[in-house]
Amino acid sequence: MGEAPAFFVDNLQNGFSNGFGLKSKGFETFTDVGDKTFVIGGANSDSTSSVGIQIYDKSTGKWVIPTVLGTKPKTCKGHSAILLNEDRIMISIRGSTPDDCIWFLEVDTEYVKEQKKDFGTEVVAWSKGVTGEAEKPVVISGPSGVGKGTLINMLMKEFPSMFGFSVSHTTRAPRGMEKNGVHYHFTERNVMENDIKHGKFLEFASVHGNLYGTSIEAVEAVADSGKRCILDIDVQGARSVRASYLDAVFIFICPPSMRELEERLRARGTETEDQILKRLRNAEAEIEQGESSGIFDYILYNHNLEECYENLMELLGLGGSAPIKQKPSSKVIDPPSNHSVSKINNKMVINCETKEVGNEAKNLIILDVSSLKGGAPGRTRGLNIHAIDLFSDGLNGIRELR
Ligand SMILES: Nc1nc2c(ncn2[C@@H]2O[C@H](COP(=O)(O)OP(=O)(O)O)[C@@H](O)[C@H]2O)c(=O)[nH]1
Ligand SMILES: Nc1ncnc2c1ncn2[C@@H]1O[C@H](COP(=O)(O)OP(=O)(O)O)[C@@H](O)[C@H]1O
Repeated sequence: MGEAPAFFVDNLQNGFSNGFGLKSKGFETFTDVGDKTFVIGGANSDSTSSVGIQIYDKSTGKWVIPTVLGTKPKTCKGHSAILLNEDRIMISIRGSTPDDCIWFLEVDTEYVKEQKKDFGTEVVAWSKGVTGEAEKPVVISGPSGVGKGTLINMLMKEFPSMFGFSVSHTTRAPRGMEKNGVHYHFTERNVMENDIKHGKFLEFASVHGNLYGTSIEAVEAVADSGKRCILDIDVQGARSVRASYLDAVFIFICPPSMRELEERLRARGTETEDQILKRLRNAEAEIEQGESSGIFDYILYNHNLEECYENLMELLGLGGSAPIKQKPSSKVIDPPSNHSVSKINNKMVINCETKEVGNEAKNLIILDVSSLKGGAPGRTRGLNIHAIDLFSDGLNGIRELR
């Protein structure tokens, strides 16, 4: 297969074909949105970091380096870019892995507009495109020792293909059996604070003297695996998630009494006396807020564990015979190095040509973007993808990818 051309140019307008003063390292695309030209790739990226972004403001004649938010695609061997709905640029990455090839750079969405106000700079935000939709995440809160972890473990054990746990970050030290990356991402405070500053967290809170937080990536990764995400977070965190973009179900677990709560905490034997007392002091305020704040959709009393678990399953639609969940296909597209993108109404057509001796095949990938959901700071979901194989003798067949 021949070498891909150095870069593709979309919407290139007068005066930009040369003399735009950009030091090129190749692989740039140029996309006009109003008075601005978004230059993606090349000059602003070094070979190890992510794809760079620069903006040329035609009204001032100046270049601007924007604040870039969201999880970015890795450096790639080239990409194609096309403007979508005047507020985001769809990027297809050449020679990428199947689940990593469609990305959106949001340049004027509501989220970006809000962030521009906060940062006082130009802002763009990356969002990875994925097929299918995610089920509503489940937020579980309750005082320390009430049984949240126990209930979540039971659920995950019984329905391993249905639920996935959002692995939080924390600055607290691991307990004996806890594994980094499984129970928590155990993190240094300064690292976590820096990531919070850069918008990587859905929520965070100081709980019992330590910093805890849910990264956007933690929740999205569970949804990507086709599972329903479960978050075990405190009441402050639940309040933040309520106020965020994430549409979730909120459940508060209540102990039968403070005395019983204390007994459970002591019997668990994972905290020092000081830590137990601190948790018990915090528990009173948490229970008060859990019962009255309006954050929670449901309150479950964990008196008898089996009964509480039954009730939890009922709430999650798993009462009686649980539905068999089919894992959605994670198949996405895999455009080859030399592809081009064009737009027809709500459909993006990715044209992938393969030229082999005696066989010239044309493969069109159609991306229906009419039902997109979500977006930065999380994933852009709801991509609908079809592939059409056209051979030299005409239409050969249509493959449904999902
Ligand atoms: N806001 C927030 N709270 C969290 C997060 N992860 C855990 N927590 C809460 O932090 C508190 C302490 O958790 P942990 O140290 O595991 O102790 P435990 O609740 O006694 O098992 C609990 O109320 C958790 O729900 C998070 O990502 N965000
Ligand atoms: N309904 C219950 N009755 C008695 N003990 C319970 C019950 N639910 C949980 N426990 C126990 O209480 C302790 C605290 O539960 P855990 O799940 O660690 O709480 P949390 O995650 O809310 O801090 C554990 O030892 C657990 O086995």
